[in-house]
Amino acid sequence: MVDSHPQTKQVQEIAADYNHLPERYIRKQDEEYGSVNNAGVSSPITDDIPVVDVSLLTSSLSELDKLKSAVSSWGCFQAINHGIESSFLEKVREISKVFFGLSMEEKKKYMRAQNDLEGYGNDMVLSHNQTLDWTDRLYLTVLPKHQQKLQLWPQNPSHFREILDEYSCKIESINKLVLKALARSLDLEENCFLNQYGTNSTTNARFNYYPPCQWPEKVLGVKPHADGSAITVLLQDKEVEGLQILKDDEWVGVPIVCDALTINIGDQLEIMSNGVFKSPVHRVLVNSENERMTLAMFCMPQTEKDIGVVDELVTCERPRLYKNVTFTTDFFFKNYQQGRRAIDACKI
Ligand SMILES: O=C(O)CCC(=O)C(=O)O
Ligand SMILES: [Fe+2]
Repeated sequence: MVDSHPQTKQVQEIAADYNHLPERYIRKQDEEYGSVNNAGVSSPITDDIPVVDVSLLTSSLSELDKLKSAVSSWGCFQAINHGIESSFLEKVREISKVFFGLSMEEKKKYMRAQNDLEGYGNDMVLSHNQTLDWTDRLYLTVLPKHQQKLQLWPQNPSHFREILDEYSCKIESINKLVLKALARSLDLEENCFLNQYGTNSTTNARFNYYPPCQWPEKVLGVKPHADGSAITVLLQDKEVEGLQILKDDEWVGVPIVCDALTINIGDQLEIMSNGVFKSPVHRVLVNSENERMTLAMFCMPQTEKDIGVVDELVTCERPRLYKNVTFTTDFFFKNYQQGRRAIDACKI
């Protein structure tokens, strides 16, 4: 991965002191998806995204069915009763808020290296004409523990590491529970997806910070993309909306559901499920008044080994749609920064 055009300023700095919007952040029409009528700064927030009670997935067939239909049509659902206390979610939001609220000098101690994704910083620049996302991030590998780069983990607030470690364990349990339920929902052996994770599965945390922008219609918090994970567990901002999902060629806003985690399928599970589960294209809008903070946890198989379609899901009516592939972060981001979907490169 080559970051030959590093950005010297963080979006937070640009947002705090600007008279004009730097060209690099202005959206380009050819990078848009969906119908053009719907390309604006807001979209209807839908109540249709299914709300799934995770605590019922082992006992209720109708809840399991709801999960299956949610991820087969929307590629996402709002998970409630997931086992993480509301007070703990609050602590997770708090460490993010404190970190992004630190002085720039303090935050830059955790700056990512020019050619590395991990650490604090803004969009990785891979080409001259790449449109930049209106967001600063703190991106950290949280699992497996021996791959943590602790020098990039903030020491302020002092309990940042402890909270993030605890949150990662809880997310890991939700990941296992959901992947088992998804397998059962297709009448498959419950470990068939998890087995592909291998012994060294990875979870990455991405703290997203979207400063307000005076020209919200001209920029995107995150360009349209699908995630490279197996599943992504998103802790949304408590008050500020912005996430949209592309459904039937229209952008629809994802609502904030109190204490829910928004879970979406990523490309790797779309591949493993032979396209039965959908990895949805999504994007983030920003607004002129409020900052927005979210935390995405990307749960995925180890990257040293191929993943592929579960054999039982290949039938005469549904031939194998994807090649086996080693889905590395490099592979994913190269496609992303060129406005392409990584999964398209995996199609047979
Ligand atoms: O901040 C959000 O609402 C979504 C972020 C996202 O899609 C991502 O980090 O991949
Ligand atoms: Fe995403």
